[in-house]
Order: sequence, then C-alpha cells, then structure tokens
Amino acid sequence: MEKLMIAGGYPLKGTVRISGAKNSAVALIPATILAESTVTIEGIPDISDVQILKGLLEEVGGSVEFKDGNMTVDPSSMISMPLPNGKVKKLRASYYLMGAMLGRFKKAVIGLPGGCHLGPRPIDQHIKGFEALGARVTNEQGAIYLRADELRGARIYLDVVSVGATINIMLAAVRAKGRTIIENAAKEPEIIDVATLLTNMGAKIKGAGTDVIRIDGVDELHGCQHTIIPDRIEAGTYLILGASVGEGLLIDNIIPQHLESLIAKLREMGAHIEAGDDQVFVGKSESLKAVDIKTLVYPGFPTDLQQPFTSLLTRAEGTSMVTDTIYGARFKHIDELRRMNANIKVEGRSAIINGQAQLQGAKVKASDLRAGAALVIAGLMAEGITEVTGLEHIDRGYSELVEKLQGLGATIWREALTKEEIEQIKNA
Ligand SMILES: CC(=O)N[C@H]1[C@@H](OP(=O)(O)OP(=O)(O)OC[C@H]2O[C@@H](n3ccc(=O)[nH]c3=O)[C@H](O)[C@@H]2O)O[C@H](CO)[C@@H](O)[C@@H]1O
Ligand SMILES: C=C(OP(=O)(O)O)C(=O)O
Repeated sequence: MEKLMIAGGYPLKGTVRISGAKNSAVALIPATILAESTVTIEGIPDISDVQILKGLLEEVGGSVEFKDGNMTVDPSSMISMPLPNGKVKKLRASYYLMGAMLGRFKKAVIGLPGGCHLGPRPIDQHIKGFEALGARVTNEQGAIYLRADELRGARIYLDVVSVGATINIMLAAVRAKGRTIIENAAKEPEIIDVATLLTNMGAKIKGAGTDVIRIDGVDELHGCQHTIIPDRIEAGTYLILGASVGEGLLIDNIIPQHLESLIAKLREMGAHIEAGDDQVFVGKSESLKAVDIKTLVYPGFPTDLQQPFTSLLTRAEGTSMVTDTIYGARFKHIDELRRMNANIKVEGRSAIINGQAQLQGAKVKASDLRAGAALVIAGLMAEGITEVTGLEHIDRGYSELVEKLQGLGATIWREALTKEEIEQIKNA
C-alpha cells in the first residue's frame, strides 16, 4: 500500500497530454462483447477500472491484449458465464456487462456494481429499459439475473436522465428485433463515443448526443477499430490545476467543447484561458473571484469536476457555493480540505466556501476518485507537505498522475505506507 507525498506551494508549468476517457473506456470495453470478431480500441487509459474489466472479459472466455494504450479484444469464444461476485463489485461500470451480455447471449448474471460511494447509485432505469426490451430481471442475493427468449425493440422513456441507463439500454437494444427509441436520454460525449463504436461494429443508431436515440436492431455485429475520445474530466482536473497553481499550462489532446461549462466558470473567476482546436492554455491567475456552481446533466457543469473545483475555490476572493444536484452527498472531500485550513461548510446538497484560505499541508485521505483529485490539487496549492492515502481510488481514474505532474514541475512522489499506517487504516 502506498501514499502520495506532495510538496506544495510551487508553480507548475509546461504541457500535459490527456489520456483516453475513463467513463468511455469502461463502457467501450464491455461493448466489445457484442461483436463476433476482433475489436481494437486505441487510446485506452491504463487505470485500474480498465484492468479489472480486462480481467472480467477474460473470465467470460475473451482473449484480450492491452499494450501501449491499444486494447484488442477477440470476443468470439466468450460465453455467458455468471459474474455474481468478485471483480464486478469493485467498479460501478461493471453494470455495462448486463446490457452487453443480454444483447449478445440473451442472458446474464451480474453482481450489483460498486464504484465510488457518492450516496445511493440506483439502477432502476437500467432495469426498466431491459424489461421493456423483453427481459425478465430479478435480484437474487445481490446479483441481477437477466433472461430473455428474444429482445424486442421498445419505446423507453427514462424517468431520470442517466448516462449509465442510456448506454446500458443502447448496448442491449442494438441486438433487439426492431426499433428502440430512448426518450429523455442523457447527452454526454461518452454516449456518442459508445454509439460510434457500436456503429463501427455495424449497429444502426441515430440521435446519440440528443435526448432521443433511435436504434434499429441488427442480427450480427462485427469487429472494427475505434479511437476513444479524450478524458474531459482528466482534462478539466488539469485546467483547474492550471488556474490554481499554474504559471502557463498547456493541456493537449482535449475537446474544448466538452468542457464549455468549466471553461466559462474559470473565465468568470478571472482565469486566463485560450482554447484551440485540441489544446487549451491556462495562464497564471493573479487573483480569482468567488463563483457559484451547480452540477447538472451534460452540457451543465459535471458532477465529476465539482470536488476538484472546490479546492480551487478556497483561493478565490469572496464566498462561493457549490451545489451538486446529481450526487447530493458528494462532499466527503470537505472534511479533508478543512484539515488543510479550508473554510467550508456543508448545508444539504451545497458546500459554502469562504475564500481566500492559505491551505496548509496535512495528512488526508481520498474517500473516492474525484475527492482524491481535489486533495492532490489542494496539496499542490498548500504550504508544506501533504500526504494523501486512499490511492486505490485515484488509480481508478487518473493514468500516470505522478509522472504527468512531475513533468509539469511538481514535487510529488509515491511512498510505501509504514506498518503503523496500514494498521491505522485497517482500524479506521
Ligand atoms: C448525469 C451525470 O452527471 N452523470 C455522471 C454520473 O453518471 P452515473 O452513470 O453514475 O449516473 P447517471 O448519469 O446514471 O445518474 C444520474 C442520476 O440519476 C440517478 N439514477 C441513475 C440511474 C438509475 O437507474 N436511476 C437513477 O435514479 C442517479 O442516482 C443520479 O442522481 O457519474 C459518472 C461517473 O462519475 C459520469 O461519467 C456521468 O457524467
Ligand atoms: C465517480 C466516478 O466514477 P464511478 O462512477 O466509476 O465510480 C467518476 O468517474 O468520477
């Protein structure tokens, strides 16, 4: 077990290249199950969620190679092996195995998903969609059993705009007989990315990226080659870092349109941002003003950037309010930021941040992935040394974090935990 050591208070400068999108990769990899021959995806990030999904595809008989960001999956000898326990519980996105296996094999047994603890993460809309397509769905001892004699296209209205449900229903519907219409669909870029892969495999999908998606089912899907989109959340994390402690940061391999809500907020704070085609430059910010943000479905401000953005707001002049309408309990990073001298209080779904605090290095714990990113940013802003534990969360979503930050001039390294520290974590 390791911790991150950060010597804060020094400016960062230079270019950082963004990896492929975690939240696409975790859906694209299960989607390969639907093909009858080899699928290659370029630009897959080397993160633990990806390694776990690779293992799960192998468990069901797939042959998977993952080297230099290219993942090649031969799904031809896969079988519908039940996956009620083990690795599936380690990540949220294992729920995409439900849609993909149901689409290909018309049956699946998948344990209820894990992932970051952000409060309740229901999957009722996924299940409603599978049932509408003709599947019988039961929950038996913590695993979801799905069976269908055949899948038939249906009109499905999502009661809640959900990225997960939109993608999962799409995965099953591409192999249903006839037309499926998903109404009130989510519009996130990752949905378009998954639809592009499926289309490359021979699926017929129209409207991905809008709130009505039409899918005409096909009998067979074939292998193909696909390049993943850049990770807008990783890119946003570095943009926030650039505004906090940057003296000129160039973020490379980014789609600026995917981050309009963040860029608008950073500009409103007074940050200097220049957006190009696939690069964004963040200049040194002398003074920053407080702003309010509210997380919303895309193209609103992403919930996944709310926590890193909170760290930045601690140095803004004035009082800011952060409201998370997607995951109202996504505030576990706040206690840790307080340990670092931040002046923040939580009221219901909102955090109220009184700036300008000079953060101080401290021993803190990442409770989830983006809380980890928030603490790394805070550590780089703080005076003195910050020690961050809970790296297993950060490793789920940030490829080569230490190397990328070192490349920008940060003093950051990983260190083995002492026996006493391991004991303390076990007893906590
Ligand atoms: C809308 C949104 O910002 N979604 C983010 C959320 O997706 P994630 O897939 O976790 O969440 P969804 O988009 O599916 O859910 C959005 C909201 O709908 C609710 N819900 C969802 C499914 C369901 O069956 N029933 C239900 O009530 C959720 O509790 C949540 O409040 O986290 C992902 C990883 O952090 C991000 O990539 C997504 O961009
Ligand atoms: C919460 C996240 O991941 P997951 O939904 O996979 O837990 C995230 O990407 O911010």
